[in-house]
Amino acid sequence: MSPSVDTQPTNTVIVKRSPTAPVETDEIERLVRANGDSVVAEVTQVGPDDSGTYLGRGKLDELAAAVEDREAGRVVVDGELTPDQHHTVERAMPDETVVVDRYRLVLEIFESQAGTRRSQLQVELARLRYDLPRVIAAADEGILNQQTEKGSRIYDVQTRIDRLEGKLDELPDPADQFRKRRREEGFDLVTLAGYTNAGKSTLLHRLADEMSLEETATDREPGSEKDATAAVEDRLFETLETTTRRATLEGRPALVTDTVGFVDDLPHDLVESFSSTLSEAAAADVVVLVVDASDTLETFRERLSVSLEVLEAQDVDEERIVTVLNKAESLTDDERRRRYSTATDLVPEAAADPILASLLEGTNVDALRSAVRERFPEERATLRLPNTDDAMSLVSRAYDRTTVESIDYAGETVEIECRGRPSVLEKLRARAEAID
Ligand SMILES: Nc1nc2c(ncn2[C@@H]2O[C@H](COP(=O)(O)OP(=O)(O)OP(=O)(O)O)[C@@H](O)[C@H]2O)c(=O)[nH]1
Ligand SMILES: [Mg+2]
Repeated sequence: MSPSVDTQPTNTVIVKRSPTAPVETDEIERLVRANGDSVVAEVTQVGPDDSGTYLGRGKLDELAAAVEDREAGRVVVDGELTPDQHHTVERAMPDETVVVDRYRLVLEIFESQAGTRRSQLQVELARLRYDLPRVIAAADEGILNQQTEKGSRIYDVQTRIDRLEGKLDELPDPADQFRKRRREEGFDLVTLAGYTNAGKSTLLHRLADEMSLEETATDREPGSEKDATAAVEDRLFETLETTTRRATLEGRPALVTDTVGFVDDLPHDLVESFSSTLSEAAAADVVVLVVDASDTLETFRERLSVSLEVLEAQDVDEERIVTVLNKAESLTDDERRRRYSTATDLVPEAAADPILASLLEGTNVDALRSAVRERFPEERATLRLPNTDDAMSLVSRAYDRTTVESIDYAGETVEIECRGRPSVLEKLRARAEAID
């Protein structure tokens, strides 16, 4: 499972069919590049399905000619091919041409970027689950019964799936332990969610405290070649493992977790396999949903709705959602107004008002910080302590973990008014009582 950075990019021809014009190929191109390959030609088609050959005979010939002409090794179809269609398209291409569909491509990207044992097992599991129905569909019906017996391909795949599920159950989820510990220490947890390329990692860098890089056990090794290229290129899935950084939001110590981006038509099993990234959202105090506002209005609307549905499916409370409409600097005033009103219609009433921002330029990041900060669970407390050296460590703890509104040294006692996480205040109160 070595990353594709070691190998030469493969010349790839993109195929896309769409019922209506125009046929958009930007995203599939980015996916191909994210997989380390280069796009040398595009073959597009506007029109209804041709179920047998996917593209229709004439178009298949055109595709074969493009592959030949550009010396391409791969064909990537932006859609899902049935096993039969896959076979037909591949047979129509020059020898040795590999044909993959969108699902398979996404699986490959995940596979090449999975950095930890856990995520490697997760991707392998997703791939086997994806392959199993195809192996079954491709098997001759007459021998299907035998195929499910020991020693057959179907039996092997199924056995491997069972074994991987068992292994994954046994592996502890490092993110789980991390969360639990941080909560106990009094941090507010923020999760960044949204489509890939929306700007989540850019936001993470904006919010993170400098010099306080706290990373989860699942972080990618720093300084790897992948890291270097990811920084300069407009790549998808730059973030495959979740990454957590410390941030201070108007005085509150928080941990911000970046997550794997959503992609349209992600194989369902893959989403499930990576549900740890979504469960980050469910466990967070606030979820910041980052949406690329520079997409066409239609794509923007569609992606915002899908994202909100995903969060809802994860039982994220509406009040905990803050939506950022990113890349606003690249829009005209009119386009901005439209994105904003579309978003206002879509986001739940209880959620924060959408925030137009440019995370790249840093515009409106303060408004975003406030919106997040407002949603942290909070109570007020008054702590009274004896004015002794012993009590001073508690005072500094209050400064660390809460927003201190006032502190009054009145002779024998110190009185602190503060706001903070209910659990933090509870602990401080208990300690204050213990000093008395
Ligand atoms: N024009 C513009 N580009 C931006 C802005 N914010 C981020 N970008 C660019 O959008 C691209 C994707 O940003 P990332 O922060 O890597 O996106 P992501 O959501 O983390 O993507 P994945 O990790 O792939 O899920 C990068 O090229 C950023 O420089 C912005 O405000 N304006
Ligand atoms: Mg990212």
